[in-house]
Amino acid sequence: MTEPTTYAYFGPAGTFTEAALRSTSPAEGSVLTPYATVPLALDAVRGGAADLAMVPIENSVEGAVPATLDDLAGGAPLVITAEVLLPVNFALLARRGTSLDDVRRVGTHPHAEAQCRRWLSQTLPGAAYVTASSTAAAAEALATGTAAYDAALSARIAATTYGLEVLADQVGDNPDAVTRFALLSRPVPPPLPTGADRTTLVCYIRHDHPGALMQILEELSVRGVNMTTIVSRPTGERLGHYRFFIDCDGHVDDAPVGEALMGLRRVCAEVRYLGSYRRAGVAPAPAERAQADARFREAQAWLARVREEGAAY
Ligand SMILES: O=C(O)C(=O)C[C@]1(C(=O)O)C=C[C@@H](O)C=C1
Repeated sequence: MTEPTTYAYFGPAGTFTEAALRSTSPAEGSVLTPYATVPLALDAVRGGAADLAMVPIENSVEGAVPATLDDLAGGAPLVITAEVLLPVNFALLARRGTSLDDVRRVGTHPHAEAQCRRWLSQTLPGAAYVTASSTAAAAEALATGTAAYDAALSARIAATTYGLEVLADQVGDNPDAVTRFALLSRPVPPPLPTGADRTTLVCYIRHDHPGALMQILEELSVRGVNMTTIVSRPTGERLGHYRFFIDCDGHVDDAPVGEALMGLRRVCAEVRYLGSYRRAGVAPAPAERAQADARFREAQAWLARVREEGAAY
């Protein structure tokens, strides 16, 4: 009998991250363990306490989740094996008996505050914002009486989890906000290509020089690889030292992506491969993938003939 899968997730119970993990329908018997921070959830996988970890990576309104990117760039390598897109809707929660007029301070995760800023300034103009480690941690602290605020911006489900009341629902400024979550494992071969895949990389150029970023982009563009995201983050070593997080369409087994990776390995001091995995919400286009791959294979065969026979047409 196979062991049940153990999952770490950015918690506590009631985070959007937990909802993202549950949306993947973990098999019966799976163990889901919350961790207070993203690095702790990822370290659980690195150290073997969990097989997989679900963490937020990017939000459609507030952008990248720095805690996730910075952790993935260092430490023992992990790879993304799947991504999940989850619509994020926020509710303002409070202890029973609290009314909107009583709310002076609101606690939540910084990404959540950024997504509800307009609503907050219009509905609770005088209210101060207090940072919490996650939306659910804000709700939990209210329930346990340890919060330095009167209300929490959380997922609605956290009201049930922590026995709180919903003071206002659907308070996000953008009703279509979506967060992208990544499921990470210790390095394993990627899932098979589907024709709708994404590859994630971290590139680092040690010596800044004119055109350094252009060199990275060229490796992708000359091979027709579509970059979908680029985020720069300081390495923390010195002012002006940055690494680039890049998402591109395609799979490491696709010839264009594979060749681009080799090119990047030549021009960058370091390249960390963070996985190839099926893109969420995109229909596979195996025909297009096969066409691009065929052009590369044909060019490879042509070069082999040039080398072997001295001529090829
Ligand atoms: O605090 C949570 O509930 C999370 O899962 C984290 C997080 C994030 O890091 O962006 C996830 C989705 C929302 O955009 C707000 C917060």
